[in-house]
Amino acid sequence: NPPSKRVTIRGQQLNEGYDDERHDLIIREKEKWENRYEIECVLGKGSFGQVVKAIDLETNEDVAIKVIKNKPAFFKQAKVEIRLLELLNKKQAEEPDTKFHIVKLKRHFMFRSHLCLVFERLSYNLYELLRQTRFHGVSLNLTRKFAQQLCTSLLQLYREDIQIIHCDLKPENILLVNPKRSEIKIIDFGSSCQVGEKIYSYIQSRFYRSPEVLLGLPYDMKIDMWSLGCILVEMHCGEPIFSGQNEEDQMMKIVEVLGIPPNSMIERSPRAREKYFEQKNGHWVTKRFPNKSYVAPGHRRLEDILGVETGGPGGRRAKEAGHGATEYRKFLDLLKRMLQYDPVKRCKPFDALRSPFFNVPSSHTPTTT
Ligand SMILES: CCC(=O)Nc1cccc(C(=O)c2sc(Nc3ccc(N4CCN(C)CC4)cc3)nc2N)c1
Repeated sequence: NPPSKRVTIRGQQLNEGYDDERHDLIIREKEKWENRYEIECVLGKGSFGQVVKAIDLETNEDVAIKVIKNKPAFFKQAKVEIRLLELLNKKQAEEPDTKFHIVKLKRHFMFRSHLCLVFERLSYNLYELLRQTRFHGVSLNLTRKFAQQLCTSLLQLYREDIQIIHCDLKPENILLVNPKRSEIKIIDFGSSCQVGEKIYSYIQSRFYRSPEVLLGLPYDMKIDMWSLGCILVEMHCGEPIFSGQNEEDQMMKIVEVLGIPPNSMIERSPRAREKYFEQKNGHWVTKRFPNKSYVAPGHRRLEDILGVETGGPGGRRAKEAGHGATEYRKFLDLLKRMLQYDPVKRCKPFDALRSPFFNVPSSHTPTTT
């Protein structure tokens, strides 16, 4: 690195000057790594490190390289991600006709003390797609196509021989394969785990965090189905259905729509009484939150959020083909089964895929955003 790029902390160079003060590798465009990857630019940054755009000169493929921070904790978590992705890629290779809708990890290598994961390069993510709609949401037809692919992906993760919980499903972790098509793939298994080796209780991005995780109760793959329900409402309405500013606000926003959680969940949750609920005349009510105004539990109805009888979200889809009350009622029915408080009652991917929402004769579903 030229002196200008070198970072020294108290006179010490970080990783011989290759790293910046956040333990990220300093990326220099046009550099060639391992005499194989031509680096173009940084596509994104995250807590894990950064993702760079590159070309694999050996195979002439466009790749995205996830460059993990030069820190043990991130290295360790990335090893988990590699193990899970290699399991999924192996199953995909054995079953070419099964749709997994999961990003392909091509290989990994160490470079200047950074673990690097080489992925097939995908296009932009669903949050960026929402931004392109000025957060008005995409059509019900496109939402249906995303829903079907994501339920199919969860079906594979649920399998006895896979049993992976993603733990961080959100629009940013779902990427279009091609900017002009509706095919999507799930990325970022950096927070994932397999059933039985659950080590964290503080998981999932807040807006998509399941009630059982908010309540500190045992969790399983069903937490991804909750996140999927939240994602599908957001893809069609344009904004998150439950946008809590903190965990208490998150729970209260869920209560506005779904009412008070089942007694069995509250009574098994130590966190419930200290953070969210209290007893009043023998039943559970929400704690008072000063200078906060919430509608009464269950009084923010999902049918109104979707605009089932009122022309879709914000009335913006009135009279639009494929957006009648009949289609909306099928969407609403599926969402109500995904957004069940009790994980035991929440629908499984197998059942979700049999929802009437998915059997629309394909000739009637032109895709627009
Ligand atoms: C920007 C967020 C992001 O993509 N994070 C991320 C983190 C770790 C790995 C990956 C990942 O596996 C990717 S990222 C990718 N392609 C990609 C393509 C385009 C973009 N950009 C599109 C233009 N935007 C203004 C910035 C993001 C970002 C990523 N393909 C794969 N396979 C993505």
